[in-house]
Amino acid sequence: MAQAPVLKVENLSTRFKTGQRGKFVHAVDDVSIELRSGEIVGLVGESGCGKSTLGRTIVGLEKAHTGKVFLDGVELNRLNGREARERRRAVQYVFQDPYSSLNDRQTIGETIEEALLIGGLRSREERAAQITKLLDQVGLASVVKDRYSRELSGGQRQRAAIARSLAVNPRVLICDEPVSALDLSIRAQVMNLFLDLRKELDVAILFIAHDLGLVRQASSRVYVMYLGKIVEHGPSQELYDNPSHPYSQFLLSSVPEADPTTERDRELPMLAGELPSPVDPPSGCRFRTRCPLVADRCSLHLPEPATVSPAHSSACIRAREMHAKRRSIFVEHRAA
Ligand SMILES: Nc1ncnc2c1ncn2[C@@H]1O[C@H](COP(=O)(O)OP(=O)(O)OP(=O)(O)O)[C@@H](O)[C@H]1O
Repeated sequence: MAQAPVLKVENLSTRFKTGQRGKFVHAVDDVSIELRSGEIVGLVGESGCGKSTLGRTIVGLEKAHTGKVFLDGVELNRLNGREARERRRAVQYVFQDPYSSLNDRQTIGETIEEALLIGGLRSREERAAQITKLLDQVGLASVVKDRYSRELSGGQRQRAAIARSLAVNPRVLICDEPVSALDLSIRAQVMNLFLDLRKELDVAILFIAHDLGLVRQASSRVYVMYLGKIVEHGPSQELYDNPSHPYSQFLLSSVPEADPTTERDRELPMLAGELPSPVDPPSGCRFRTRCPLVADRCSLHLPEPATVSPAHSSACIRAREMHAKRRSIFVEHRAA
């Protein structure tokens, strides 16, 4: 039997007020995703598509307009007060900029200790031992506990922020571009840390990134987001080898080939135009205003993700038609 998801997000929408009455920024629109223990799942899409808002809504930093978030089958939005705080603590957010989660007036040790106290660890000795263990777990020497975050390198700061998140025994980590601000040489190390943590702690990780390249090696599955919607979802390898949605194809076209001998249509067209406003998103398929395959019916139908192959779904009706012919949709398009 398939493992039950530790985190289940059902038809979640988050919107923000604009200056105009009755107008909203539809940042996340009817999104459903699932994460299982011990898996890293990528969430990719260009800037402004709603990735952070989705992550922030899952942890309760933004209020959902509609939809449900379940942790181990318990609906978080229904809980109040202490129970809600305790449950929500099991879902931790790792920010791109670790300054956001590290208080510069506290040493790293004090910051982690505070989290341990919130988690209910009363004994001072146990807290001290746990701080050393957590620092070790993220690859930091125990002397770091007496340092302030400004005294650490970017990579060390991110490791310290991760140690703080781990202090409350999370079941899920929402990692929002956690390595984007780091030097290239440090990125791989921190990515490896996430891989180790996933295995050691059996934690589920939602890995938010601009591009598919970063999540390629680490994640087992990927969700592709465009203008508030999930447009394609599937196992990483399958999605890389056989992206169905034209937007995923575009994103993939900017990813360097891991294996240069792999054949892929490299002459993909540039993406035309700018990301439309999430205040008045296009009707039907949201990508249609920039899509090289657009047809009249794309403005009429709001495509539901449909199966491309087991566990792989795409919300593009045109790509699905062409996919049936097992040819690259862009090759088809150019030939037309
Ligand atoms: N507090 C807010 N008030 C109004 N609009 C907001 C707010 N937060 C985000 N938005 C808007 O919601 C949309 C989605 O933003 P979000 O930050 O979630 O995108 P993103 O994909 O995470 O982008 P990035 O990769 O640049 O972080 C954007 O149009 C953004 O301007």
